[in-house]
Amino acid sequence: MMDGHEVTVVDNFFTGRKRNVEHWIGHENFELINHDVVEPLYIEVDQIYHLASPASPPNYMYNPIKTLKTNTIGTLNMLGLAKRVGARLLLASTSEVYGDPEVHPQSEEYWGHVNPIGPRACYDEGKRVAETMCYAYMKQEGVEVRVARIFNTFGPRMHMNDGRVVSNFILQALQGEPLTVYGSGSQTRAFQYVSDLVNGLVVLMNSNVSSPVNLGNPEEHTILEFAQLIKDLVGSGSEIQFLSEAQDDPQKRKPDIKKAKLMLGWEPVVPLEEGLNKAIHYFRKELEYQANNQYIPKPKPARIKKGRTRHN
Ligand SMILES: O=c1ccn([C@@H]2O[C@H](COP(=O)(O)OP(=O)(O)O[C@H]3OC[C@@H](O)[C@H](O)[C@H]3O)[C@@H](O)[C@H]2O)c(=O)[nH]1
Repeated sequence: MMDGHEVTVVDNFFTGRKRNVEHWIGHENFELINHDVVEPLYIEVDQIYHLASPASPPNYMYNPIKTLKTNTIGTLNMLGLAKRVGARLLLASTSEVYGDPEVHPQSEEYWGHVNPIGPRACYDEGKRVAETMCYAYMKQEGVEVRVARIFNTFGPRMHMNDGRVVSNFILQALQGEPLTVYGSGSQTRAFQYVSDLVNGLVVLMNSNVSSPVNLGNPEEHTILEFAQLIKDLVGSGSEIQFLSEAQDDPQKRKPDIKKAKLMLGWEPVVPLEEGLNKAIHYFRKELEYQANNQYIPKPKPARIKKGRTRHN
């Protein structure tokens, strides 16, 4: 919008919130439509960032059929829109297409190791078929597509109930609650800050790279190291609590970003601790906001009956 583009945001608000974009409402280049991509959409656009789908495991597992519909029917609708208006479509795919990987780090050539009937399948397989649909539309109909395989990402404006590890650990640390580690905590992840991802998406959209590209920060940590790091940054005395392991939880994950560096000139620039400090600041404010907005009925002081109070 600051570059002069007109932006239409389409959201069904299943995991999104109006509050995340309310500062743009009223801007002449901004429009917000309450719509679900599972239904067809008829608008005129040049570029489509197809970001729809819950991304947090508890959210996408909450209603697996809806997650599948969003990633299949929703993707078909967006590709149909792209075809009709001659727009370019960028699909937000995921590192989860690599499943519980047997190759480390994961490069775009790896085909993945996904359980097609496990609890994560609605998302993993949904995104895999969404990629397949993009390339079918490209080959058969000449639609221009871009596919970003997004690795773990965090930052301000995540929902407090998101359920992914970064928001969980920060909120637990801030409130002195135990940090809940699923399994032994020896599984690894690599976390990128949201502004790096957004830059990567825009660069990819405007590039000539139509094959999938990993976007992520390759700095890898175990989940236990990560819990300790967040505790230290918050200055929290919370304990670490070990809970049972999540089914089919990928044991290792780290992006190989050679392709993004070479073909897009992109790499993450926000160091992990700097990004985490920004997220901690945001969640601290969210907790204050929530505390100030709680509706706690205040009982009115009981009136003391002193006979007639009405004065004539
Ligand atoms: O409270 C928690 C939450 C999560 N975890 C663990 O932390 C790791 C990361 O879990 P998250 O839920 O944040 O995210 P995952 O890596 O499992 O999935 C993510 O992958 C990449 C994206 O496509 C998606 O955002 C999401 O599906 C997992 O090993 C998980 O078991 C905890 O130990 N405690």
